Amino acid sequence: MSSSETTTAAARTTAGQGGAVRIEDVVHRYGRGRETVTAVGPVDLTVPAGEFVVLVGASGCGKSTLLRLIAGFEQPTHGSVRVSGAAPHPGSSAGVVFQTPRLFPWRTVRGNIDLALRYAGVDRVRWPEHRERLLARVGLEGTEKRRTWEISGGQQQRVAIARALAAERPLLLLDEPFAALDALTRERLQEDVRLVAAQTGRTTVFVTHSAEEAVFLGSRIVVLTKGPGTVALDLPIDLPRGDVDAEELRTSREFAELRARVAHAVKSAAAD
Ligand SMILES: Nc1ncnc2c1ncn2[C@@H]1O[C@H](COP(=O)(O)OP(=O)(O)OP(=O)(O)O)[C@@H](O)[C@H]1O
Repeated sequence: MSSSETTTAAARTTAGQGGAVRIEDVVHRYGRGRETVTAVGPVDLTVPAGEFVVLVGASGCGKSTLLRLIAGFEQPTHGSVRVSGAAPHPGSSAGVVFQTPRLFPWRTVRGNIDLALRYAGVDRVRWPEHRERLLARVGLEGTEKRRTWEISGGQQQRVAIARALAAERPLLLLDEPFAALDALTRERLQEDVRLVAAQTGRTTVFVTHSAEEAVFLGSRIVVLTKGPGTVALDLPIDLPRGDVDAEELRTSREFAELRARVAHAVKSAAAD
């Protein structure tokens, strides 16, 4: 079987297990009375299982709020959010990766991954096999015994991604996970996340400011208006997925056209 066939088969298998997101008429407000801030809405958005959606928009337009609603960290003020057909439950409906890795600094790489496996309810005898697979998946072989301060920022973020994958939830949520990294590390991690999502078939929602990152990663891009965020543009991205030559993709004319289109939409949505 070719790698793209394997990818598609894996995608189908996991897609069948759920991870679909349904957001119906959602509005979210913070605070009360005169202090109220309407952060999001109204938003309607359906993300079918296996899709990679990137939410893009200017600072403060409500991207993180929307992600927090999907994760179940916040309850919508109005409307409903469903993950795999049920109300999302914080910590168990999705694997989540934040802008900063949020690792346990006194633990080793191995300790951080093992903790995630324990929370995921994986039988202890199977931890080594799971750990090895996860570390290989994010390119961290051989770092098991290192403390988190002994590895780079990019490697720390890889540990955070491995931890989010450990739970084997069909939904993966990432909130600007590469914003603090240098350009080269960022590109490498984008390539890894793109491949991991394709290979595992996980439904993915990724938040970013960057049109370039959005076009590279997404099978669909949703641009939000300035706050309160509503959907300004919902654009399918038909670039090849799976095991592709990233450099070729990034330098293609199609890629450049899509990046320009998304950048323009983000700018107009922020100005309206
Ligand atoms: N806990 C909170 N309490 C009050 N207001 C909040 C809270 N969290 C976010 N907000 C407000 O809600 C709006 C949307 O914030 P949110 O963080 O979702 O936007 P964002 O698009 O992710 O921004 P950024 O790209 O800068 O991270 C902003 O006006 C923000 O100030």
